[in-house]
Amino acid sequence: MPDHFQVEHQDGGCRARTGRLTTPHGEIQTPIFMPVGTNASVKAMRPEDLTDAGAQIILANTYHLYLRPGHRLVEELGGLHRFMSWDRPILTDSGGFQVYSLTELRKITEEGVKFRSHIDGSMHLLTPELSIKVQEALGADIIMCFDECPPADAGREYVERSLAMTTRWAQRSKDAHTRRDQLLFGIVQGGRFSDLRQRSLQELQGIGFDGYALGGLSVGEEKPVMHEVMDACSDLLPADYPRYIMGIGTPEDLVEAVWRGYDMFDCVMPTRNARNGMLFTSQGRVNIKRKQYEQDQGPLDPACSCYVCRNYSRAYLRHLFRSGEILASMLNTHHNIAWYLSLMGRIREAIRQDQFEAFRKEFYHQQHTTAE
Ligand SMILES: Nc1nc2c(CCNCC3CCCC3)c3[nH]c(NCCc4ccccc4)nc3cc2c(=O)[nH]1
Repeated sequence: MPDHFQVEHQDGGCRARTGRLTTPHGEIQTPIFMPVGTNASVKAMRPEDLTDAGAQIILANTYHLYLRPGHRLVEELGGLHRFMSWDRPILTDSGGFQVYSLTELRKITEEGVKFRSHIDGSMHLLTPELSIKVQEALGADIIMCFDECPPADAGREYVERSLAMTTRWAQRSKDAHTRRDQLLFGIVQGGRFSDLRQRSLQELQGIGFDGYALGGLSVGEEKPVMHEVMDACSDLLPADYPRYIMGIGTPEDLVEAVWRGYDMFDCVMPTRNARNGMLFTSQGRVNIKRKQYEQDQGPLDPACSCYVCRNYSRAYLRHLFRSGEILASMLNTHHNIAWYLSLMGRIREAIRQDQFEAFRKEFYHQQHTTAE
């Protein structure tokens, strides 16, 4: 059992479990959802709103912060926690995925990824060594290996070659990691091929990491494919280490992943959807711009105890959104994050009561019998 992670309770009826992850900036209760703060900010939320909404850890991004304002500047100013006045844990992604998804001009070589900045067009080379150096300069509590996420439709041949390079990059990431107080997680690749996933996992365990993430998912593959990969890896991932699935997901995805034994999740969905007026509630999704809410004096979600549901009507939230008020993004984001985090709290409680199987059935039913 590693000293930074303890499984606290294993649900008696399924693979779901609760755990405690210890980092330099504090402890994290798992399963946990991690709000995404790409440019050192969870868009439209202040740190005190985040803690008020129950956030234990947030994500930031190597790619964005390396390009702007630069990791050396953040380091000189005291690191990311001081820079953004967030004193709880931070996890940084290694940047490879963002280069792939954000830049047109990019070239992947053994050395690393050459790309043109989406900000000012300058050329850069991101390598495993530089990625680790940036994450160490930012001072994150959990950092990620530099990996390659193959396209969802990549053939077996490509995925096999890509996975071998991701393993070599993982070794280089670990060799470049000097700050032992930070936790370093490996990222399992291998596409939709269970045997390649197993190979990736075995190779990463041979190198040895503080936690293991599933990469290469939620990139457009069919749901059954995603679930199949989750199932295949769930039995192979070391049970006493944290398991993180990157980019997951919808509330249903979270419940399904917890049921399969995963612990940590991140997704831009609650924050991005909020800014588009798509709000999550106990009765399913509410598209707040719809006319049907024009005179609705009720709270967004009667079952939610967040600041927004205690103080505002759906009619008001609809008005703010249609008027393009900045407050619309603030209130919608606050609710979606609070709702996601309260869902994770209810999940942890159900696991502790050995009731997660029942919770999963009831949750699916509630989300899909909306009177919408
Ligand atoms: N290193 C790495 N990162 C991945 C990520 C980024 C995770 N969020 C990082 C945060 C750090 C800050 C920015 C993000 C992924 N995100 C997704 N899907 C998101 C899908 C999605 C996109 C938009 C809306 C909803 C879902 N798949 C991912 C796969 C990988 C991967 O293999 N390797």
